[in-house]
Amino acid sequence: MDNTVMQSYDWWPSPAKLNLFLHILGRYENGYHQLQTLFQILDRGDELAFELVSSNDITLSPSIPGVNDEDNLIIKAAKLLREHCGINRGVNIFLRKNLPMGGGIGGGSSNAATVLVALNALWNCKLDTSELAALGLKLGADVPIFVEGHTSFAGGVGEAITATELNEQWYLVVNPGIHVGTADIFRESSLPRNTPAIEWDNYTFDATHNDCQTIVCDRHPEVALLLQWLLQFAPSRMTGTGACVFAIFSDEISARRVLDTLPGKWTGFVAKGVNTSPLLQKLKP
Ligand SMILES: C[C@@](CO)(OP(=O)(O)O)[C@H](O)COP(=O)(O)OP(=O)(O)OC[C@H]1O[C@@H](n2ccc(N)nc2=O)[C@H](O)[C@@H]1O
Ligand SMILES: Nc1ncnc2c1ncn2[C@@H]1O[C@H](COP(=O)(O)OP(=O)(O)O)[C@@H](O)[C@H]1O
Repeated sequence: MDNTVMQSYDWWPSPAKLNLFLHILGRYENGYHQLQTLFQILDRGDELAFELVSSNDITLSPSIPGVNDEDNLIIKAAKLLREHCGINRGVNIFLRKNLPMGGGIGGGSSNAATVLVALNALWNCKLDTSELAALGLKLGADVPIFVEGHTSFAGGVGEAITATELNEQWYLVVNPGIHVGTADIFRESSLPRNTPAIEWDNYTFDATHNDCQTIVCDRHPEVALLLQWLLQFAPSRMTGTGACVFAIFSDEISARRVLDTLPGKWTGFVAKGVNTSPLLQKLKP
């Protein structure tokens, strides 16, 4: 794709998230896990653009290497919305993929949410946020939070959302270069599944943890090394089911200073934690 053509598109943000903590309370009969987590939305992410076409085709360019288009959450979300709303049109979708995949920062889920929110507007579907979130849940447990677009506590499988306001903090997010499959971690028999429920009002970072972290560190010593390295500088924790690890700073300069000394084998980025998603900001007139 010609760069000048790409630049002329109206790009929609698809932000990343962090799980500031992740507690596993139990397991439902369908095998899904009952969670408590705090989704922190970040100001950094992927971007998507949409070109409406009169044919019925839904295309994505560029495709994501290693992900078949029919399995791509972007295409799946567009098809789901089109079917749900009885739309007889197609769309060419363009992607700027900036986020590492399978790192626990929600890139795929966020992409799906951005497609639902953007095409709801562009196809004039007129679904409200809760209808869109319910559609999103069919694509993944993390999609509703990105549709709702607020930093939130979540219970259930991740869909029972309570928006919250956190103090603005800066995060250094580091990718150890390892892909951790969410389903693989949840299949582990030694995964702790009995953390007691907490009241959202009682949340502090220090009093919480990530129940997946020990297993991922045991399986992937590189994640343990990364965590140990970051802990020299700031409170740090793995996000989601891994493998990215984040460190928390009160200001951007301190976060960037540590990023500058990051060993070359790892890649990272600095992002601001935001209470309202950049996707929601775009929808505002
Ligand atoms: C646990 C989290 C925390 O953010 O992990 P990350 O994927 O971000 O690392 C997410 O909620 C994941 O959400 P998402 O990645 O959308 O998961 P899904 O596609 O719905 O599920 C992938 C697989 O994970 C397992 N799964 C997922 C969510 C959940 N509450 N219990 C589960 O047991 C199921 O085996 C499911 O087949
Ligand atoms: N648009 C997409 N972006 C990223 N991953 C996708 C997408 N569509 C499908 N996937 C699949 O979902 C998996 C998890 O991706 P991602 O959402 O980035 O990670 P996580 O759930 O760990 O935060 C990927 O490894 C990939 O196989």
